[in-house]
Amino acid sequence: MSPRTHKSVTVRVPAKVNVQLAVGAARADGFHDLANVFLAVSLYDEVTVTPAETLTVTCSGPDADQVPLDRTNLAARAAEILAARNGRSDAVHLHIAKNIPVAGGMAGGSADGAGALLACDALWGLGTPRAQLLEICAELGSDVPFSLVGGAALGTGRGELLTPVEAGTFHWVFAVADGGLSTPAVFREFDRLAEGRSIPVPQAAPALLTALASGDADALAATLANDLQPAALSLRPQLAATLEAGTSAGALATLVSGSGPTTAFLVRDPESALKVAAALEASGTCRTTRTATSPAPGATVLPS
Ligand SMILES: C[C@](O)(CO)[C@H](O)COP(=O)(O)OP(=O)(O)OC[C@H]1O[C@@H](n2ccc(N)nc2=O)[C@H](O)[C@@H]1O
Ligand SMILES: Nc1ncnc2c1ncn2[C@@H]1O[C@H](COP(=O)(O)OP(=O)(O)OP(=O)(O)O)[C@@H](O)[C@H]1O
Repeated sequence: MSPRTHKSVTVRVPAKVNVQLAVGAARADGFHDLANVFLAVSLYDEVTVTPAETLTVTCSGPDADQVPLDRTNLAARAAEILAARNGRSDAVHLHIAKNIPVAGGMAGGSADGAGALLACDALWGLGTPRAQLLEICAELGSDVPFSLVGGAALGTGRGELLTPVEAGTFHWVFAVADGGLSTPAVFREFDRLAEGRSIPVPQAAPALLTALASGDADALAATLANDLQPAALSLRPQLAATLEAGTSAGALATLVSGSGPTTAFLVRDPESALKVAAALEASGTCRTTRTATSPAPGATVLPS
């Protein structure tokens, strides 16, 4: 065996919460223009790539059985696109250590796509310029560029055009629901609920950006907004009880994370996070909880 077959690269990639998700009218291409204020949180998947005879995907973690292991997996697609762009026929084994809820509105699949891209780039020693990596990310999905960059950013267009924004430290609890929600279905429900109404051009709220930069949790709590929340609640009415349980437990603000069904609870400090998480678990309105802080770094190659 050549030494090359022993080489592997692991990349760690964060989940996201959208502190503002302003959604415009449906575009001709089926997407919606957004003003999407992304915040990376300290919940991570790890993607490990190893040279292999054929492209294979494995996954570990509590929700591993819900993750597709074929070529539709965003990590597999990322590896294939990067190889094709560089005229390479290398195959890899991709292992995903999954900690981000699946189909939960926290960009778990996107994280794995960005992670696999960066890992393959490092494994193959390509040194692909950042702008090209971001272009491939946008081809993989609207959330994937943010998974690569992490931190805090405003996403415009369909969410793929990123401008970094300032963010202080915030503490979060996430309530993981039973089962996922399909992102296209939530956008369709948004369209249905918006029928007959004029939809404003989506814009980032200056007060939210100021609150985010200040690290003032009360100010951020007053400005959190997700236009997809009514659609997610319409498809999954039980989420209202989860949000209510978080409010009763003392969360400063509650919101559906992206397209849901994960719900996000902004809390003052790590102690409140533990208290709110315990109350949510005791309420029986969610499957499990996670605590996290923001902002978190984007996709990062781990030392081997
Ligand atoms: C809800 C969010 O997670 C918020 O960050 C994203 O907007 C969704 O991003 P994503 O999962 O990467 O979505 P994509 O894979 O790009 O698109 C999946 C589907 O979601 C819908 N979609 C997505 C993004 C967008 N700006 N408008 C849309 O209408 C479209 O039906 C699209 O076919
Ligand atoms: N690596 C992956 N991990 C999880 N799901 C994946 C992956 N690759 C493809 N998928 C598919 O994508 C679907 C959405 O899963 P994902 O976890 O990305 O949802 P999400 O967090 O709601 O996404 P987003 O917040 O970006 O809208 C899954 O149901 C699954 O079929």
